[in-house]
Amino acid sequence: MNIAILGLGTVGTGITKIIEGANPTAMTADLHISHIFVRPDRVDQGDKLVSDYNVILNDQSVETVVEVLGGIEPAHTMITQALKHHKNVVTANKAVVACYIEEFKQLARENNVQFRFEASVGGGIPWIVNLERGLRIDAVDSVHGIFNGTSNFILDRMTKTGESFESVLKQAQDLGYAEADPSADIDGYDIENKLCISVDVAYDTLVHPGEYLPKFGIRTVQAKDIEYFKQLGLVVKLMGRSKLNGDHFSYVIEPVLYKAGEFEASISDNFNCASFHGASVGDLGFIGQGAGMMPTGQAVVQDILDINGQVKHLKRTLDTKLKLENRFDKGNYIVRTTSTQFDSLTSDWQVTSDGEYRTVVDIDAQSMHSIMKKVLADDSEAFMARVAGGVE
Ligand SMILES: NC(=O)C1=CN([C@@H]2O[C@H](COP(=O)(O)OP(=O)(O)OC[C@H]3O[C@@H](n4cnc5c(N)ncnc54)[C@H](OP(=O)(O)O)[C@@H]3O)[C@@H](O)[C@H]2O)C=CC1
Ligand SMILES: N[C@@H](CC=O)C(=O)O
Repeated sequence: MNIAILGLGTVGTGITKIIEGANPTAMTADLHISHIFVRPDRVDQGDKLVSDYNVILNDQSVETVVEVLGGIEPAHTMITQALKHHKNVVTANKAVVACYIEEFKQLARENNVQFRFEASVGGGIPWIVNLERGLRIDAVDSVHGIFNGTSNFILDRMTKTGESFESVLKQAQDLGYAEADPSADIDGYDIENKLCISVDVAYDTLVHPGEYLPKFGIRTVQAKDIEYFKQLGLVVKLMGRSKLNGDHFSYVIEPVLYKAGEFEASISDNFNCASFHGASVGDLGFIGQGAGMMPTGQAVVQDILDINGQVKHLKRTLDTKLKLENRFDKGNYIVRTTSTQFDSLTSDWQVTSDGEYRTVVDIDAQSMHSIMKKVLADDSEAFMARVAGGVE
């Protein structure tokens, strides 16, 4: 199979290393990278490098286009053009998949080709493929997990070594884990894209990323917070979770505190864990490196091999109408803030204090997130984390 790769950064390089590496398997030996799309100033760095996309589109021998440029444009246009030119598309780009999954799937159907996006959620974890496998038998009514390698790396290092947020973020960037704009990793936007894609597949619906979806990241976490949680025997993780209940679904991205030694608390480095619940399988979870050149490159190549082996995606119509409802998702939240508004904003709930930390008891996620939006306007350093195991 002839393949064109769009983008030769971290993931693009991982894909070429696997396909062109010294140890091909019987299956990867069948794959051939014929073109790599790069910026014009790089074309003279290798004989496969091109900067004119028409060369790829008009080459009938190119069967599959792999998009690993990142971002929305030109990725969106280039993917649609490839599909319209009857080429399969594989992408690791969750930002563009979360926004345009419906259009891409539709174009793939119309042009009798495949659109695959395994690496867009969970990096190296075979998540989409196993979620779809589960869905062959079970209705899935929840998805949750650690869906961002950079934030997990940051929190894990801060917990284990006491290093500063800035120093560990820099390390995550140097290791190729972070997005081009790392605020996507630390503010929850990257998880938002991944949870949207997971929910789309799991509930056969369409949830678009946007400000209406509650997310609270780890931008404001400080070493003293990690230390305080440690004293309580807790470990903080940035989580995404969604639950389906009839025609409603919950959807929340926020830091969550787990007891040290608990499953989620033990997920280290750049690892992710992604889980779903199905009626007959029960809880099923997957762990692996959620970011990085080789794990992610591997997930992309798995998609290419599935196309080459004519393994099809599960059919999804994405047309189930669901309403977002976070009022039933209740728990206790620990908050650090100097906001003078905090007491009045939380007056409807029981609040306990411990030094500079307050715990808001049995509050729903929707109310807590809207309170924190107001608190942040007053105190931009405020941090909150939910204590795992609340009332739902
Ligand atoms: N890194 C990871 O661990 C993971 C990444 N992903 C996703 O994979 C995608 C790629 O990520 P990653 O490889 O890390 O990103 P990089 O920034 O390392 O690589 C992207 C490459 O594409 C090039 N590029 C971007 N826009 C253009 C353009 N218009 N024309 C030509 N070249 C362009 C960039 O060039 P330049 O540097 O000049 O801008 C860069 O070489 C992203 O969508 C990311 O979210 C998914 C899972 C894990
Ligand atoms: N920046 C992302 C890369 C993989 O999706 C992450 O850290 O998880």
